[in-house]
Amino acid sequence: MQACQQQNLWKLQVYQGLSVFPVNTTNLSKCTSKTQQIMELDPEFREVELRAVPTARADLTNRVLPQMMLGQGNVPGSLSAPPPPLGDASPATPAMRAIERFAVTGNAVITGGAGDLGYAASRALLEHGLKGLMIFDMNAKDAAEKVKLLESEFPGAKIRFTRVDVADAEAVAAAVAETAKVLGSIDILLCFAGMVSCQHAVDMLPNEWNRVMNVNTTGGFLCAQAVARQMIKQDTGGSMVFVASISAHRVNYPQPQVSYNVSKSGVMALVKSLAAEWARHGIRVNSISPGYMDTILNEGIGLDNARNIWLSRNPMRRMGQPDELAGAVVLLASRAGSYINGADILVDGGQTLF
Ligand SMILES: NC(=O)c1ccc[n+]([C@@H]2O[C@H](COP(=O)([O-])OP(=O)(O)OC[C@H]3O[C@@H](n4cnc5c(N)ncnc54)[C@H](O)[C@@H]3O)[C@@H](O)[C@H]2O)c1
Ligand SMILES: OC[C@@H](O)C(O)[C@H](O)CO
Repeated sequence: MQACQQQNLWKLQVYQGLSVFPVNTTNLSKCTSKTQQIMELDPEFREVELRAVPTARADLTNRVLPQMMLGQGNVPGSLSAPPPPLGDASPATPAMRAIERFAVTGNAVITGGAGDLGYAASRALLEHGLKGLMIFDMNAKDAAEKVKLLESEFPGAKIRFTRVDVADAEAVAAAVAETAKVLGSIDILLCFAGMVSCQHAVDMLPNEWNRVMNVNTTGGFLCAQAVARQMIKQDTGGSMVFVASISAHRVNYPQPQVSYNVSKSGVMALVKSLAAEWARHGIRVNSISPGYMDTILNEGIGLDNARNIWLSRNPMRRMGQPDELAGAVVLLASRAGSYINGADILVDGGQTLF
């Protein structure tokens, strides 16, 4: 770390053969934390950016802002993996083009794949050609059952499960590395793992608030970061789909659920930020916002009153079925979505119209 030996120096650094952006090395104490930050990164990761970590308010004015890099629009397939858009010179018949447009290629990680919506999305990707699937979930029992069902329906695909808490950064990194080894590559990430919390805001305890944020928002980020590093290493690009919610768009009624609403709004902001940063790697990042779906999250007689209120405000007067998210998932994971980046698709039967 040459930079640590000089004061107030901006220069391009090379760390173990990796290209590193210019860094402000204002003083030695800051260099220590920078060094640690670098050492913790995956040594195979190709680009690392050193950030000045201000230790005092006055240091804020010594920063140089890191700058985002955008894609190269002239590169075929830029912003569009996987796979690249159908060119003019492809396939023979209209029927083949229709199939190719929505074909899903490669392998996927689906977090929360043991759950109702994650399972329906897993099936949809496999129906459209997915070769390998790794489910990340905490619920080993349900996951084992779902893997068995999927294996019997899709005997040609490699389908596996890893028990992992998406809020645990180390576990996520290890699970992603293992997945890349087992499946050979990771081309698609669906982040469905999530939890609800219906609570009056005045009663919310800090640890309950933190758990919802950690699972729904931070967990999604940790999975996306680990998978993006893998996709960048592969140099294949990829598609990431997060599950946000109607709760990211407006406040639900009648149930109070402030932590959930904030966590899902965070997911939408996360998606836009990652879509902007990672397009240059051919990674598209989008979200789907389901309305009230017929899953375990909305079951039970204690929810009868709420369900009636939800239905009274829904133009279609019904809940969504888990498979009704499939179209949006396949669209975003296939070449049909090759120019969709940083978007959110509402799938709510019109719930948010009123
Ligand atoms: N059901 C709805 O009406 C609805 C509406 C909008 C958004 N969503 C969102 O869709 C996603 C899936 O919901 P669902 O209805 O299928 O619920 P679900 O409970 O059936 O599925 C959630 C899955 O996530 C897993 N999970 C929870 N915490 C985890 C963790 N820390 N690490 C790994 N896995 C974890 C659970 O074990 C479960 O299998 C959630 O993010 C939810 O917030 C659901
Ligand atoms: O149980 C309530 C939740 O399902 C939530 O309101 C729903 O996920 C809509 O975002």
